[in-house]
Amino acid sequence: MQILLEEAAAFIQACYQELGKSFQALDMRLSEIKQEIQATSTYTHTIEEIEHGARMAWRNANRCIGRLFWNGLHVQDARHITDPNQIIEQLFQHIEQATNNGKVRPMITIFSPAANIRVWNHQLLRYAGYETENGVVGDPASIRFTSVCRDLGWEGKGTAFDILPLVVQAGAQKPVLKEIPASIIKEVNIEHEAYPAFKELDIRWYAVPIVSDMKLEIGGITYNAAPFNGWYMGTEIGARNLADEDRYNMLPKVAELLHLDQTRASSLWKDRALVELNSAVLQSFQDAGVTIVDHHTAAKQFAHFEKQEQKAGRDVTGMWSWLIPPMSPAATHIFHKPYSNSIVKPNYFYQDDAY
Ligand code: HEM
Ligand SMILES: N/C(=N/c1cccc(CO[C@@H]2CCNC2)c1)c1cccs1
Repeated sequence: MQILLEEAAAFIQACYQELGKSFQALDMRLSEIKQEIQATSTYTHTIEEIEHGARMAWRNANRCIGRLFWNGLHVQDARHITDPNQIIEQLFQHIEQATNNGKVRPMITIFSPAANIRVWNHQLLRYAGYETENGVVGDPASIRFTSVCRDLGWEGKGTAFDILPLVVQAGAQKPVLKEIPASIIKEVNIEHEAYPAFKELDIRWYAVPIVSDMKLEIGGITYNAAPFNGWYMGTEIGARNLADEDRYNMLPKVAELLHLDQTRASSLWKDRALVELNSAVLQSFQDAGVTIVDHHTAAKQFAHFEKQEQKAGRDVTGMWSWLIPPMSPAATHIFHKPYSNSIVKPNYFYQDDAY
């Protein structure tokens, strides 16, 4: 109780100061919250508080290079929805509205903190992973969740790019599983203007990353169902999801079609394959009219964010090892400076797996 009151007061003070509210408004709200906590052991955020709180949390996300746009986050208040089927409908709406025909809108949908709702998916859109006798088909990162979906009755087509169903659980009720309608799923075929052979790799990726397994903490209140999306930075797809050996492991196949010498590491065949794969990702998304940012532009935007925060009198916190991009990190300013990884709230945090 005391801790909740302290966390609430700290948040309200910062939030109301940033929103330019009067001292009276602050004072009134603080005593209102104090009474509510004393009466009910918790308190309810206003729309304004939850909207600015979610934006502050993005601004405080130490591992995020995309924070320049923190104050433009679209916030959907879904705290009134507690039925799992209606929650799934709300998640379909999130996918549709965030995708916005390719002009990706950074958005978060916040469900009730009291209804103990969990979205079991890591991201609303993600590919299935199947362990077969001749190796893994699809995304190895999804193997466990895919098998949980199959135990719940889901049957995937068995291809390397099967979009997984949504799984939502409210409290101790049975989880509800539902296939995402194809009409709201946007994907991009990865091709390369200079190498037509890229088409034969038959690779594609989904347009919008929507993280759905983290919790949002604002003023002592924990929202453990609060899916949020931005747009992709190209290296996430081209240098990690499609490149890692324990993901789609595409570098040898890309090197093959580029006729690179894979017998000597010193030929830098992996590096050449990485550059062309990442170039293909960027140009394919751009040609498809889907928002994406290259890691150099993203680093410049982050530099702008750092200056903007300094002007606002706030310290920038960050986690260097995550802020540097996985490709050509030393070609960005981030590599050449230190960041303090202190944790400021509101913020987004990992939580125990729901399954
Ligand atoms: C608008 C475009 C955005 C871009 C380009 C971007 C970029 C990134 C990248 C590249 C990462 C590292 C991910 C990884 O290596 O797996 C990241 C991490 C993160 N981002 Fe952003 N981001 C954006 C928007 C957002 C938004 C809207 C939120 C929340 C409201 C957010 C919150 C976070 C958080 C919490 C992490 C750390 C995730 C973890 O610890 O696993 N980002 N971001
Ligand atoms: N571009 C993005 N990238 C990510 C941001 C946060 C998390 C993730 C996925 O994180 C996984 C766990 C650690 N790496 C992969 C990806 C965004 C997703 C949602 C908002 S922006």
